This record gives sequence, C-alpha cells and structure tokens, in this order.
Amino acid sequence: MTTGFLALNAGSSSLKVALFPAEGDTALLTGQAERIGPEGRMVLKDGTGAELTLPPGDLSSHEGALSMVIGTVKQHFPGLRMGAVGHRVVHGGLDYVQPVVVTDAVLAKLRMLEPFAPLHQPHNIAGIRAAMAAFPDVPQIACFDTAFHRGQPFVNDTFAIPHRYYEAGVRRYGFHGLSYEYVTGELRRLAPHLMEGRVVVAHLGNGASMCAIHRGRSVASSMGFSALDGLPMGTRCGQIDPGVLLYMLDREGLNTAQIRQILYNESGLLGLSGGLSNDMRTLEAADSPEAHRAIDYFVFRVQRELGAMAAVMGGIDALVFCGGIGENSRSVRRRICERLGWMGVEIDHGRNAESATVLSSEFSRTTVMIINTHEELVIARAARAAVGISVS
Ligand SMILES: Nc1ncnc2c1ncn2[C@@H]1O[C@H](COP(=O)(O)OP(=O)(O)O)[C@@H](O)[C@H]1O
Ligand SMILES: CC(=O)OP(=O)(O)O
Ligand SMILES: [Mg+2]
Repeated sequence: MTTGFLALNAGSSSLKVALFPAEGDTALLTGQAERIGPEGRMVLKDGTGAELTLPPGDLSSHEGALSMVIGTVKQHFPGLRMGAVGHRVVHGGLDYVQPVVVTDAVLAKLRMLEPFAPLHQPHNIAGIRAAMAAFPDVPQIACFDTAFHRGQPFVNDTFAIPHRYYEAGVRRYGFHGLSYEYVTGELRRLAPHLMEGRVVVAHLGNGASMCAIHRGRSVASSMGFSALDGLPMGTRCGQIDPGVLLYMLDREGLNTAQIRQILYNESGLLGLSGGLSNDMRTLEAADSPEAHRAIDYFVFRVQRELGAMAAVMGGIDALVFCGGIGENSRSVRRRICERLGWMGVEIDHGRNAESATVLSSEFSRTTVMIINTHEELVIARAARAAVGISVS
C-alpha cells in the first residue's frame, strides 16, 4: 500500500496542495485553488500532469476548497495510507523554531497568533482542522514561515519602541521562511560556494519579501512583525510611516477594522493602480499610467531593499529571484537588475528572456539566478521527518 504525505499551503486567497509518496521529490498530485471567493477556480493534476476531474464543490471559501482537495485525494487514491499531513502555518510566534506535531495545546497557541497574520493564519488553522477531521489519527505537522528567521540578530529583530514590547513578542519575525528554506537548499546544491557567501533572495509573489542570507543564515528580512511590512504586495502596503496610521485614526476617524482592511486588502499594487489590479500580469498587460506607477513603485522598493541588504552584509555574491513575479516577470527582473550595475550586477538579456536558472552575464560580479520555489516540498519533507522518514 502506498503511503502519502499531503502538503497544504493556504494563502490569503489561494490554496496550494501537493501529495508526495514516502520517498522522492516527484508529487503524486499537485494543484491549487486561486481567487478563493466568488470567482474561485481550482486545478488539480496527477503525477503525469494530467488534470483530474474534481468533485462538485464550493470555492467561495477556504473550507470549501479544502473539502474539494480532500475529496479528490480520497477519490483518486482509494488505497492510500496517509502518513502525515503537513501544513504551512505563517506565524509561529516566539515558540516555534521548527515543525511541530499539532496538538490541542499547539492549536490554541496558533489561534492566539491570528491577529498578527489575519490574511493567512485563520486559513492555515482551517486547513489543520479539515485534515484532522478527514484523516483522524494521522499526525498533522505545522511548518512555520517565521522559523527560518528566528536566529536573526537583535538589531534586526527589534523596533525602537519601549523594550517591554520586545519582551512581549512585538518583534520583527519575517515570513516566507519555507520558501527561503527551499531556495537555500537548492542554492547549496547548485552552487555551494555561493551559499558560503552573501545572498539576497527576493520572493516576489502576491505576498512579497526579501531576505539577506549570510553563510546560510537569515540575517535580515524585509517583512517584520506582520506580513504587511517591507515590499508593496498585491494588496498589502509594505513599509509605511506609522504617522500615516495616526492620521487615519485621528483625522479620518477610522477604526482598526477599517485600517486593517485598507492596509491588507486595498493597498499595494491594487491601491497604487487605482483599483485596477493586484495581479502583476494584468498590470503589465494594461500598460496604462495607473499600472505604470504601481510597477514603478514595486521595482523601486525592491531596489531600495536590496541596497539595504547589501549594506548589512557588506556586499552581495548572489541575488536569487523566486515567487510568481520573480520566476515569471522578465520585465520586473530586468528593471530591477538594470539599476544594480553599481553593485556589479550585469544580466544577460537573452537568459533573462528565457527565464534561465542563471541570468547574470559572464562579466557580472554578482551571480543572478531564478530558483522556482517549492514550499509544498519543504512541508512534505518536514511531515516525513516528523514520522521518522529521513529527508533526502
Ligand atoms: N508570467 C507572469 N508575468 C508576470 N507576473 C506573473 C506571471 N505569472 C505570475 N505572475 C504574478 O505572480 C503573482 C502571484 O505569485 P505567487 O507566488 O503565485 O503568489 P502567492 O503569494 O499567492 O503564492 C501575481 O502577481 C501574478 O500576476
Ligand atoms: C507571508 C505571505 O505573505 O505569504 P503569501 O505570499 O502566501 O501571501
Ligand atoms: Mg505565496
């Protein structure tokens, strides 16, 4: 009987899934639900890439999407023994620095962190509950986006507010850690000498962040206490002067729910483009002034963050792009790299056009690469490891 390891990666409006066997990196099933809500759609594929027929279901909520995924897994793999289910959990707070088996006590702690990651944590927890109900007695393994960054130096970990906040856990956590873990592992495999040096990874997706990695360890990240900080995102604001929040409170009389809605759901590319789109593909195709100003700001902030990270590490040896925009947008990559000549970056435009693994030219002092990230594989490996199957 085949043993399977299911990885669930619930984002703000998406659910990515993969089912892996007990060994190897080739999935038995992959897929995702996108735009969960009134326009939700889902595609699941088998190991050969063929699309699977889905059971009838409701993609207006994460719960509906989860039940379709679980139904499909049960229908297409009737003899499968589920070894463990791994979950991406965006926030692990101060307690969790590695994957854990979910118990009632763990679940209670994860729920307390919901207000710090309102777009993600509730969906992550919904995934755990759904998998517990569908696969009773199967271990549920929580894998944390924050864990990769927990060893960061104090100066990157803190805010300059009264120290009691730091003690209470108001710190810069950093996110996208499962993606950084995957990319770091791949870079170690592809170019071990670079992993010994100073690397900046730009995870540019619907959520976007950057991480400075020195000798394999996260030393700075653009995301902070919440997944709002740093780069602008699809609908999130990125770095903002706290004075703006005071203005919204005092001058506009907005309440916290209204401010949360603006910062998480109405800002970023969507807000800058005057409501045109949160999606980079749509903005690139639109070619309008509204779309240009959103993309211009995005490129500018990546460039600015990169300069800061280079300064923190005393230079960079490699820049790695990942995430939906980083892996696919030739134009965003080109525009970012064109501004980095001062740090010895020179890309080969042909390689960039082909989205090759190495984009930098032979004259570039800094290696520029694309590594297609794979959070689900990191999750599945952790799930295997948790039940005693060693990781490759
Ligand atoms: N070919 C492409 N060109 C430009 N942008 C793209 C392309 N493919 C995907 N993207 C962008 O990637 C983003 C989604 O990234 P992804 O990493 O899948 O998001 P999530 O954070 O939901 O996992 C969207 O802004 C989308 O427009
Ligand atoms: C933490 C975060 O922003 O995640 P995502 O990219 O899935 O939105
Ligand atoms: Mg993502």
